[in-house]
Amino acid sequence: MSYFEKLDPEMDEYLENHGSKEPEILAKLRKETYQKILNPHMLSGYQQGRLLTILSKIIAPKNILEIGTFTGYATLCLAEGLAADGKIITLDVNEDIAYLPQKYFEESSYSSQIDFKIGNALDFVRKNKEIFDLVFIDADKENYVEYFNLLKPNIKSGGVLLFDNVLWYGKVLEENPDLESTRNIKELNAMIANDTDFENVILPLRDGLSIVRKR
Ligand SMILES: C[S@@+](CC[C@H](N)C(=O)[O-])C[C@H]1O[C@@H](n2cnc3c(N)ncnc32)[C@H](O)[C@@H]1O
Repeated sequence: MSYFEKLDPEMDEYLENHGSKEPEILAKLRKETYQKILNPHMLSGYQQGRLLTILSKIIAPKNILEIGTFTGYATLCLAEGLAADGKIITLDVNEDIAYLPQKYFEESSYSSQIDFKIGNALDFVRKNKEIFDLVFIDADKENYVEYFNLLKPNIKSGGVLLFDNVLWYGKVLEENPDLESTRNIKELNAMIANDTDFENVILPLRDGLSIVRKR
């Protein structure tokens, strides 16, 4: 859900009408997600999706990693920017809904470039030796710090990490948070801001998107 969708639906509509059109396949996928899947708002949606596409097109990555496929909306947005010989690995632990992204990946023009793996992303990242030029992390918030620490050496210089939900619905302002997820996101945000190997900015888009570039 976009920030303005709740705050000012009219402005939200204006934003959607004055940005590039969402490809038809994504509109279809968004609709089917809202019809059939629990917690459909987890999907990136129009604004964040178009931002992911533009960033991906600027970077023109050869190797993308996405942690948290859900129904594949962001995967297809990121895939739009892939280099001709590029690929995207996308991981999700939930096999019950895997049929849906699978169907849309096959229908898309990126089917041969998408490697959809079912399983725990932490296990994958712990064993991974590949170098990525773009990583989108949008899954278990309790493990964001571990994802960052594990992936740091596997990001190309000039490569970009994107962390979603880094404002955690405002909970990052709590001084002594009860939730482990809040504590982890707060630790991550502080770590990134103080890490001289990276530069970053947090966009207040939806629930906060941290754009983190390796120097
Ligand atoms: C917010 S949704 C992802 C939304 C998607 N990136 C998009 O923009 O449309 C989070 C997903 O992360 C998955 N997930 C949570 N913990 C995970 C883990 N440890 N490994 C892999 N996937 C995980 C959940 O099953 C869920 O589908």
